[in-house]
Amino acid sequence: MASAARVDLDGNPIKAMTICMIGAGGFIGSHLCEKLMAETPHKVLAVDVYNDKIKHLLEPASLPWAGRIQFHRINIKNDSRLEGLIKMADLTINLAAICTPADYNTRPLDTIYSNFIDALPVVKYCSENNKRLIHFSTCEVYGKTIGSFLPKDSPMRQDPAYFILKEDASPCIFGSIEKQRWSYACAKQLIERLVYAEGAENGLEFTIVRPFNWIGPRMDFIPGIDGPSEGVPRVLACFSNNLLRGEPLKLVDGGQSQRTFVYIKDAIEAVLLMIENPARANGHIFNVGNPNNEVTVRQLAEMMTEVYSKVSGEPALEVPTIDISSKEFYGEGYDDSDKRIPDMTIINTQLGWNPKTSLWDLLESTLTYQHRTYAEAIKQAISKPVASS
Ligand SMILES: NC(=O)c1ccc[n+]([C@@H]2O[C@H](COP(=O)([O-])OP(=O)(O)OC[C@H]3O[C@@H](n4cnc5c(N)ncnc54)[C@H](O)[C@@H]3O)[C@@H](O)[C@H]2O)c1
Ligand SMILES: O=c1ccn([C@@H]2O[C@H](COP(=O)(O)OP(=O)(O)O[C@H]3OC[C@@H](O)[C@H](O)[C@H]3O)[C@@H](O)[C@H]2O)c(=O)[nH]1
Repeated sequence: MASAARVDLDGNPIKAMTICMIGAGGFIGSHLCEKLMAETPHKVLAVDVYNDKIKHLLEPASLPWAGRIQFHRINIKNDSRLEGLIKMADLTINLAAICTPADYNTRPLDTIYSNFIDALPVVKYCSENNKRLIHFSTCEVYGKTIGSFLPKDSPMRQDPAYFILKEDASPCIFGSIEKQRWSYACAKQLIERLVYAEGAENGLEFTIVRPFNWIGPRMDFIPGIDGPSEGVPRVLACFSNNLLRGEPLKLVDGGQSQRTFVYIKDAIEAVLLMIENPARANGHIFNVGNPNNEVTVRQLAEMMTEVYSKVSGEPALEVPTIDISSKEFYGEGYDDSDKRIPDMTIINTQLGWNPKTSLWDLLESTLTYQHRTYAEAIKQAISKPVASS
């Protein structure tokens, strides 16, 4: 519960604030709302087009935080109420975005509009009304590593200087324009540059967050259960869906790409530190990830198979994975980040934050949640007789 004696990293008392959270009904937003309700006295004006993932925080009215969270069903593309909410708040957090890779090359216009054009008024209202902004960008702004352009057998590939991603030093390296996968990264990069320029020229107080594959409960959807049957969510939900249905996990282009995964609950701690320590967070871009949790996608699939078997009590499949080409899985124009290891110096120095949870542990709690939430519904969906034509 909220305690009166909460202090920031410099020992100053933290004043209760009002936060306008755009995209509050999504994966990250739902965890952030939960944390703010359970552990702080802050108020949240939760803006989204959906609220299924935060319903448990909105009802019933007897919840201990009732009155501190208000849901506003608003599409920020076209709703004049947005500026009023930003004006009412001390801080705006913008999470709204199309952020599933399957959309980047197949719906590039929607992706660019969502990540750049729709975010413009948010930046403008914050700047004009002297309101602080925490904007969610992505680790995808780094694109590919410098090392990926070196010959395969070059010893320099082992040198961290060629692959560690550093906020104030690494370049942003994307593929050609036909590789529409980069529509998202490019739109996010441009909105970062705009936010940064508003800070430099007009004094906007901002923080930019670059999440490195945050995963956990409530991420995306399970196709055919709480999302479209043909939909393609991010890898955690794709692999969860395969495991729940007892089918092999699909490895795009052999599953050679590498990722670092961080537990959503660790990452939310970092965001709370940014919210409550403006003097340390303003003007900074922060990588938020777990450099110790690096795996290839193939290793992730193998680990998830093992963990799922443990938490569900079901035997692992004899052939747990199959290879699929990116063209077949995502369509024309897909490309990939080869490797993503965050440099942690800036977040460490400014906020003293470090991730705690190992990949095994975070998969264990997440797959326990997936099994409890979906296994029965999947069983019913599979056993339903197909309608005769
Ligand atoms: N989860 C990650 O690992 C990760 C990694 C990198 C970047 N990010 C960034 O973090 C942010 C949040 O990601 P997430 O994983 O919670 O995604 P999410 O899709 O679960 O959440 C985004 C939310 O924004 C809402 N939204 C989108 N467009 C809107 C609009 N026009 N008006 C109102 N609401 C709208 C959606 O309904 C959704 O609830 C995004 O900006 C994303 O690019 C996330
Ligand atoms: O079923 C699948 C799904 C995905 N994959 C692969 O798994 C890797 C990770 O895929 P994800 O769906 O998590 O997406 P990515 O890590 O590429 O990008 C994500 O990270 C940064 C965020 O901004 C976005 O949420 C998203 O762009 C990719 O190499 C992808 O090709 C599979 O091999 N099989």
